[in-house]
Amino acid sequence: MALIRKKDVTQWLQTAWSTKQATQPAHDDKTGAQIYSEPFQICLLPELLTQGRTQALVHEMINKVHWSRKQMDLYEFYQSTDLSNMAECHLLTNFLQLLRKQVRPWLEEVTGLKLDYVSASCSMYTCGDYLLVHDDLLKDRQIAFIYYLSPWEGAEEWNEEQGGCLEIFSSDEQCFPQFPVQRKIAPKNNQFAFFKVGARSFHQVGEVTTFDYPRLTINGWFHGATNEAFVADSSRAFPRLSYLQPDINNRPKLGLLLNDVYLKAATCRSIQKRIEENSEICLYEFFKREKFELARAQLLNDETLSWRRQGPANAHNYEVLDLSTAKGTVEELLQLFRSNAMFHLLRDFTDLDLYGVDAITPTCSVELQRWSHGNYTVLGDGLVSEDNTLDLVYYLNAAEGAAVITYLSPEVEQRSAAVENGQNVSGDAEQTLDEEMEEEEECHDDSVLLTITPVDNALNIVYRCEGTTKFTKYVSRNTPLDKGPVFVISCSYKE
Ligand SMILES: O=C(O)CCC(=O)C(=O)O
Ligand SMILES: [Fe+2]
Repeated sequence: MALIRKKDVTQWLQTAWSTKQATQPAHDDKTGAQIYSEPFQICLLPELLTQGRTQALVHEMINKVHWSRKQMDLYEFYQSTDLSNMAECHLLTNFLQLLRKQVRPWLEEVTGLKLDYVSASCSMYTCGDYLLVHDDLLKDRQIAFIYYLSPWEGAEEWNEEQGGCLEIFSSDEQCFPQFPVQRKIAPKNNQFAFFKVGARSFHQVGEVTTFDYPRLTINGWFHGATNEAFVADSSRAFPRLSYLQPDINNRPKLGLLLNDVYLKAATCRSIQKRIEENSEICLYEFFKREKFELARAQLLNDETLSWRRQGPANAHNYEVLDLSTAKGTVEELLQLFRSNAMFHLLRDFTDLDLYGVDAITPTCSVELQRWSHGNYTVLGDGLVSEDNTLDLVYYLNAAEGAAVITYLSPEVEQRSAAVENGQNVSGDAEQTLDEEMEEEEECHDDSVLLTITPVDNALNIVYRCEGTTKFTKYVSRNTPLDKGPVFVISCSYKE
């Protein structure tokens, strides 16, 4: 606590915080305190507690804190309850008192903001864990803070190979975060970081890539008046897919591309029945094997194909093919998905008005995606279907656990509902659940409608109702991609 008690440091920070300098960080030589001003203001204070106190705190975190696994589109890590709810953890309770009694008034002085109360919890990220791009904007959050704990010898400050940096994004005119990451702040023992929450405070926790240590923090927010940016934020929307009419000029011969079995009338009837009952089906070996192999080889080897990263960073991170550079078998397959023949076939598979006299304005969107480590999509308006849609998902060079798609039902508050996803698979844990937890489990089971497992040359067909949402899970570095990236042809059709 020595640092924030020093009057001259406080004054220096106050001045540095209120004067927005150019890109150079302001740095106090005596204390090592720093303020970055770009892309948004962040302050780093080294040595918050007196030497040697962090070990005991970490000991308490590891031995006494009850951790729950948080797992959703946006994150995967362990979190504790709020520090105000930890009577048995004396050091953490003391830490909360320090935040309330000393840090809060001090931050008011430094930032000039009125801060009423603090909420804080402990977080633990183990190898493969992450927290994707977000802005922290919620109601009355004014200042976000993170206190880093890493008291292990030789690991007091993490290096690039260990991952787990706090990564900072800049944003465009419409306040959408942009790739690439602008600044990385590595975990450093006993360092306290804070920033003002606003419409541009985009940040993430990069995937932890070391098995040696967990990334431990005490983090949370100082709350005050309702954040003005939060009010404005509600009108901000994600970009949406663009839909096109079927391409009538292009007449692919289905018989040359598709596995013959899918063209038989009897097969079409069973597919239709199955989709009617289950809203989904997976058609294995959809294209002729040689077509699939040709397309896969081309996707892996053809350097004239042009890929671009699809942002904004708070919505998705994967590459899409510039369709104008497609040729050969890849082009053939892509053209097929937009062709009248495909609309016709899908009508036969589903009985939807995608073809024929009752089809007034059938449309589709087609995208060829390339998935590698670190790629993801998150839930958001852009992925909520406004109308009923028929989705097709076709994998090439599939790998277990990469580009897995989850569909969620519309009714429940999505993020909190599926937070416990994947929890309590072991029977032991199940038995110790209290009733309240069981209710949460049920809620989660209800909200996950379907998970698509990647299989080579399989065409997944999903009929989704209005309001249904989906995301493609973050591909962690623990997912083996020895055979190269995974390719996904993702299409949506509307009547
Ligand atoms: O741990 C960090 O560095 C940031 C955590 C964070 O952004 C959050 O919990 O909202
Ligand atoms: Fe955050």
